Amino acid sequence: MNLVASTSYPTITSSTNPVYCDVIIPILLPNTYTWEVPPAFQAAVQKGIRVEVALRNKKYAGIVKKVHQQKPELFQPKPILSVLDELPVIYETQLQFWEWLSQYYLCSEGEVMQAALPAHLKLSGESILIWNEGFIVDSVQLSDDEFLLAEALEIRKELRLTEVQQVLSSNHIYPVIKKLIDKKACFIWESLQDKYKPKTETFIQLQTPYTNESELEKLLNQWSKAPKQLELLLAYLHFAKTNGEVIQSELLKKSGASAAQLKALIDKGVLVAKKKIVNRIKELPKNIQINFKLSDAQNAALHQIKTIWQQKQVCLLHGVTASGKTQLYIQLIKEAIETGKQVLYLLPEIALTAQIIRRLQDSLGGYVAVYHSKFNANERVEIWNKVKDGESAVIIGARSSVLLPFKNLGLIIVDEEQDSSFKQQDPAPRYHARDAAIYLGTLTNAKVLLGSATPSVETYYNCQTEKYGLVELLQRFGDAAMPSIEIVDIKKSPGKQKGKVAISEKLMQQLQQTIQQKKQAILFQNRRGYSPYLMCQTCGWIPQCKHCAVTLTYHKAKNTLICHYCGTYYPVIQTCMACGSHQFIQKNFGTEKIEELLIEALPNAQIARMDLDAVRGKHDHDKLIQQFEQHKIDVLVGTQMVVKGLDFENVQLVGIIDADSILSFTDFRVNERAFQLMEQVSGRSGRKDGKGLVLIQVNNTQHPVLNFIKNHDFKALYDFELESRKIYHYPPFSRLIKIIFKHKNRNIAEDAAIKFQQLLSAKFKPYINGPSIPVIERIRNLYIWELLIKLPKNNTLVQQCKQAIIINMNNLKAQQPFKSIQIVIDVDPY
Ligand SMILES: Nc1ncnc2c1ncn2[C@@H]1O[C@H](COP(=O)(O)OP(=O)(O)OP(=O)(O)O)[C@@H](O)[C@H]1O
Ligand SMILES: [Zn+2]
Repeated sequence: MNLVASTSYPTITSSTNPVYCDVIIPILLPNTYTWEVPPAFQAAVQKGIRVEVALRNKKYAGIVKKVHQQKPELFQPKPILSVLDELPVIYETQLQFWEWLSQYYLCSEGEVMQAALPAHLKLSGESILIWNEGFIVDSVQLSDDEFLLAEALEIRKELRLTEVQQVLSSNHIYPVIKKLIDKKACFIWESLQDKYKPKTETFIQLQTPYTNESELEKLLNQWSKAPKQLELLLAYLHFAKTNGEVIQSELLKKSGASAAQLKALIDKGVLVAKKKIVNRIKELPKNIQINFKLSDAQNAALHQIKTIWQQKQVCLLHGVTASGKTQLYIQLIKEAIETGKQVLYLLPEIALTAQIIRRLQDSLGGYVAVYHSKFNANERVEIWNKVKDGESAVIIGARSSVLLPFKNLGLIIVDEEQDSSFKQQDPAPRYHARDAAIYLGTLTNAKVLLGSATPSVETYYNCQTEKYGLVELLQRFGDAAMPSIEIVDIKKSPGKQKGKVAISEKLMQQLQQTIQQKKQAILFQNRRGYSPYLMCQTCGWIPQCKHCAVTLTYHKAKNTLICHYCGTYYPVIQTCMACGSHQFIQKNFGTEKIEELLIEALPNAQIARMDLDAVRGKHDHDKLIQQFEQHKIDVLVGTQMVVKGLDFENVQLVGIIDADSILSFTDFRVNERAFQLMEQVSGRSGRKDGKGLVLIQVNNTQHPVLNFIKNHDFKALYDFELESRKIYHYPPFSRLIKIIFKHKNRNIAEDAAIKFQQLLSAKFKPYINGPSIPVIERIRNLYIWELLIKLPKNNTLVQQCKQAIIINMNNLKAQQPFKSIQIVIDVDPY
């Protein structure tokens, strides 16, 4: 959408000292652009505030990166159109951090800004304004323009920016919009999934004279009749003290009082009911209450970590599963809060469950706030502001919370540091949150603690080379033993079943026994759906996605074939496209099939499934975990989701259904990943009593990784891996940059890759691998070709190569027929 340039802005006088500013706008631009600051705005413009600028007839709210007096040589800068903020929305540190991210990961600062800023701070032509249903027009002072817009929004509920222009009969709309957002009259809605539905709840509060303690005391002392009402009032007071806020429905439920009794108290003017927009996360009182004592081993580890931090900025806590790492984090967080510092606690998205949040809140109460991608725009901007003001002391969050504007960061914890979900895949910035966090630590002088039961090879190597400190907790808490691991050879299953069973006899026996003993089990299978593919019985033809080079997965509940890459649904195929036969067999098994088998085989047990299909809703995942915690489920079947950091004390048995599929990825990290995954799932068993059993079903029983898992021997895995990484020049011995070329036309994608390789070869020939076709050669109708660059760890060389990549990318894209090619640069691909 274009916003036509207007003439109503301050005109530039030929002042003797023209002032310019470099502004980051949320789009891909090779550089930051420069605008002129008209004299009228010169006093207001400073680093970190937003200004309205126009570029190629589109308007943006951009962030001022630098104010200076150097006139650009090559063009006449345009004036900025308006100033949106009085105070910066980000700190200098964030500007430095964004610059680093863009330089390291080869993307624009605009792309970093796009990822970092909540929608509300990112006005652009595409934004849509949404009316806040909870807003009462008379409750705040509005200027004429603000009132006009508020009124239009109240009637129409949402307006595009062009419509806002019409309403205000002006092009100069950003400042008005900004004011209305600040006053919470409306929200910005950016993407469809994000549609903001404010949730309201009725809260009970004390009515005015009684908010004063002595008045309240008087009231209580003089209370004579209506004992039930007094009871309710006391219940209210108790809640208010422990919970901070009191929701009407919860008060009635917990106190057992009736609505009539509550109404009587309201009518008497003692209490008052108020409808308010609520956040998903409850506000708890800011109390620290540690009701556990660290063990000697934990205390020793704590002491070592602090000693290391005197010398080094980063420390790895390598603690086996259930060694009590979380408890140690809590202690460190508490100490950081007490010195007035902020803490960032990074977790992989799927580990970020109500369970871990509750564990932290139990000890740290209202100091803990949560931030992740499932939050709507409004929640995000609220947290953004609280972090910026230093009001939120502890942020638990997934990857993107590393981009929050911390005011006073003192400690960063990266739990499950090995997890691949810390790496952003698409879109840019393709950053690794752990590595970015470490850089943020240097910028802010915050200490960094990486935690894992199965550290990544790179991190452990950094410990071995003494770049990071290392602290180990190699015993489980309370001396619980590590689970015992048994390999079940699927080849030895009887008769026809040979090599193909989903659940071996041995696993079934153990399941029955576990249930008899009133214990729980987790079965892990890393494929969802019913059967990973259908195959023609006559000729072996397998149905494939029309847009991607992958086989389709059969989902029985939906009776469809689904492409797990692009999400396209297909009707179940009845006739083989190759030979016309009507006989199909189901090959292999997904979580859905295993669930079905279990329901059949264990009719008296409660079976549940946890995978992407089963937990679509915002709270489904948490609900399942809670039900499992409360032992309403005996056997939980799931994908990766059941793996991460969950703490269930009653789980005795873990079954890994198909280890071959985990061991056979084509990726240089396959062994490392397989070890991490299996060790992590295994770690869910026997956490309390140490009587856990893990059964690993596998064909390839001789795979070396199985031995490491059997002995829980991380170091052996590490040595084994390091050896082969060295031979094949993989990290930690090299730095990888992957360049991906995508095009509708296979030949153009290929030619682009070849051409790029030639361009780069002038200086970097020995380091270039490819061009090659990835395992999945087509996704969403785009053919893919790749180059992999393996650079020695030499900073100058890496810098030069990065520069060459950018220059050649721009060159290539300027040539026919490569104008429409998509080039993705992935630094440190995962
Ligand atoms: N000092 C302590 N006092 C009481 N309970 C503890 C203590 N330390 C740990 N625990 C308990 O031991 C169990 C395992 O601890 P925790 O979940 O912190 O392990 P972890 O190292 O984070 O495990 P994982 O890597 O598998 O996630 C938890 O139930 C925890 O409450
Ligand atoms: Zn597809």
